[in-house]
Amino acid sequence: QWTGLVLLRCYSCGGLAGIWVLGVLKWASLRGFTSALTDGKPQPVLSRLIALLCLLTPVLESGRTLMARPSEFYIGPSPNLSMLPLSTLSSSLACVVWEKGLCAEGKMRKGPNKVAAKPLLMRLLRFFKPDTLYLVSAFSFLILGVMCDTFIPFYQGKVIDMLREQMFQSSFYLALGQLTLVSFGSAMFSGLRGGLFMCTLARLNKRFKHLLFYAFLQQEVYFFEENNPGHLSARLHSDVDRMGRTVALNANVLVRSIVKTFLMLTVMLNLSWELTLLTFIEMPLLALIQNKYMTINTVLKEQIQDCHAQNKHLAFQTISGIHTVRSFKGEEVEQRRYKKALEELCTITKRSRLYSITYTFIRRVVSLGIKIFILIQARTLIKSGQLTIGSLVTFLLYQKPMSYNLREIMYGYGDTMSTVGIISKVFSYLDRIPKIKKEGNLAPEKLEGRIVFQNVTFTYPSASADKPALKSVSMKLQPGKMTALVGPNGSGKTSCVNLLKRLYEPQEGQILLDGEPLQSYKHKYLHQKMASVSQNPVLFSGSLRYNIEYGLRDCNFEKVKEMANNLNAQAFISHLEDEYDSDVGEAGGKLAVGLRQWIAILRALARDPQIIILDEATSKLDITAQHAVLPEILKAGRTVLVVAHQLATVEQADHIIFLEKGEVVEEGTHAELMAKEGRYYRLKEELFTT
Ligand SMILES: Nc1ncnc2c1ncn2[C@@H]1O[C@H](COP(=O)(O)OP(=O)(O)OP(=O)(O)O)[C@@H](O)[C@H]1O
Repeated sequence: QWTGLVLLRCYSCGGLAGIWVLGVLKWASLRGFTSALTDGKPQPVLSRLIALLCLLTPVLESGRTLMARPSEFYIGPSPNLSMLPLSTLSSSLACVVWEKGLCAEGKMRKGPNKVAAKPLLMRLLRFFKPDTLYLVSAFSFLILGVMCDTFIPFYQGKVIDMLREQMFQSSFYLALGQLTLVSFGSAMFSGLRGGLFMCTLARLNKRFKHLLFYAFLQQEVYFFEENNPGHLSARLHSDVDRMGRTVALNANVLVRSIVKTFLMLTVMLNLSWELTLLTFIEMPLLALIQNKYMTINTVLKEQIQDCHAQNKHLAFQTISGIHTVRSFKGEEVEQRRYKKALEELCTITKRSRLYSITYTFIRRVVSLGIKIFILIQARTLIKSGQLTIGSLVTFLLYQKPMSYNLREIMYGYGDTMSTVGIISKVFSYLDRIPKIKKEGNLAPEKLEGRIVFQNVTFTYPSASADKPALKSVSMKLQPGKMTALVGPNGSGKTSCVNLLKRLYEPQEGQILLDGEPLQSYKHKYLHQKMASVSQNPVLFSGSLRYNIEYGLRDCNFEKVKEMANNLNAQAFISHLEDEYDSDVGEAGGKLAVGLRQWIAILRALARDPQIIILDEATSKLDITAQHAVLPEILKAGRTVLVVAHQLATVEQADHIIFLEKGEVVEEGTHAELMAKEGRYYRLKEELFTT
């Protein structure tokens, strides 16, 4: 209607007010019409389109009236035929961009991810609290830097105009001085801002990694069986780094870009509102493309991250097990496996790059198209004297960073959203409550070491419920006595030890220590009073001394040396170049397996425990050494539990418990069991290596 009236040159239509009245009337009639057609329930998308179609023109004309310079005389809406298709086209385009691109994406992402994003990000921001001072300073420098940045093109344009207009020298030098000052300010404040942000980030990463590492260490053993070490290590390092970097840098970029956009917009609108409007056409188009790209990129990024973690795990597994790999000639298989994993990573990375190239290409074409429109429009404005060449140069100097700013804002938002998955994963580890009963408060000064298993039934968390490792096991371990657990492979010996060490919890029954349930004792106390040595003890790289003293605050090393003498280990240790200060190598690799067992036994005895668990701990020692070890261990009325595979060890035990398929089948001394001629007697040849 409006276009019709204007085209008919009907100036008496009421000017701006008339256009608004016509717009509203048109909107009301179309609304009524669509309502009638859809039984009073028009689709929201239709309502939005009608509003846009009818009200775009009045809004545009109001904007033009407001933006008109006081010097210009606004003659009201100018009759222009191109307005008719242009108005319909731009309304429809805006509607499509909004409904199909931005809004649709929003709806799509309004799943659990989007709903959870805000509280997650807020929680992460709260972790920055100790760095408030750093952040306030960084953001202050950021705003100062941005202000200086914004005025650089303005003064550049001013200087260019003065070059042409042969102005007074003093004004020229003043403008030049101002340009130097803002350039200097921009460089200085940007440097300070960057440095402070990096400092804050490093501090946050340190705190976060420490917390996450602590959370990992609190988890029960099953957690580490469920999550492979490569993944956990990747979460601890790359994910925490990425999380902090994304949020901190994007917050920095977002604030910088928003402040800059606001300041630039003011200057640009002042220079030419027509050209500014053209610049803004670029934004929804770029937002649409960017949104599509970010959705695809988020998925690909996650896949790449997982592939990296898997490759790391594969390489680590092969390198750390190189002895096995070499002895089974597994190099080729491992190489093939690693190559396959690398190829998978390469394929995903290639796909990601392809999307990136396409996205960059489309983005550049759109930007170029808009630039051409700007130049065409600028030519008309310069011809009509509404714009100077200096102003055009200034505008163009602003236009590029302006598009860049808008892109940065959208990218920062998208990138932060794509990290939400990682943030939630890291927080889920931090919040995970270990599935192990809470420790108790008991820490009696004197512990006898009486252990009773009462109808203990236990199934490993990863095993199915109908395959228990222990079925109603009841047994007693006495202080001052050595009890040996004997049985075929998979009969449940190690499972008994694992429960005693509280690595797992039984589902039924309980384990009593001096009449009290095991979980009522303090965790630290329990592991001071109970030491275990396994067949292949894990040593940490460092010296012998470091390994023996591991976890002890006040270790009497003279006593350790005396024990080493009693155990006949001193002779072995004296052979080493630096004796107790010799390096044991990665995982004790520089030591013979027998010597590793010596060190592990010394490490256990240095704690002066009341209960000792030996899981074939002396298997690599010679017979004389084995005979020296057991009396030393049994000293001070200790309770000793041995998982035995050697006849020599079993013969020294005071009591033997024979397990089969998770059940106690027979018990007694070696002589008693032999005399009984039961399962133990019949399986003796298979059970023991002599
Ligand atoms: N981490 C685990 N997850 C699931 N099942 C397990 C796990 N460890 C052991 N099992 C199962 O529990 C049962 C008992 O195993 P356990 O290691 O206690 O036997 P064992 O008598 O010590 O055997 P071996 O003499 O070979 O060391 C077996 O069936 C075994 O497969």
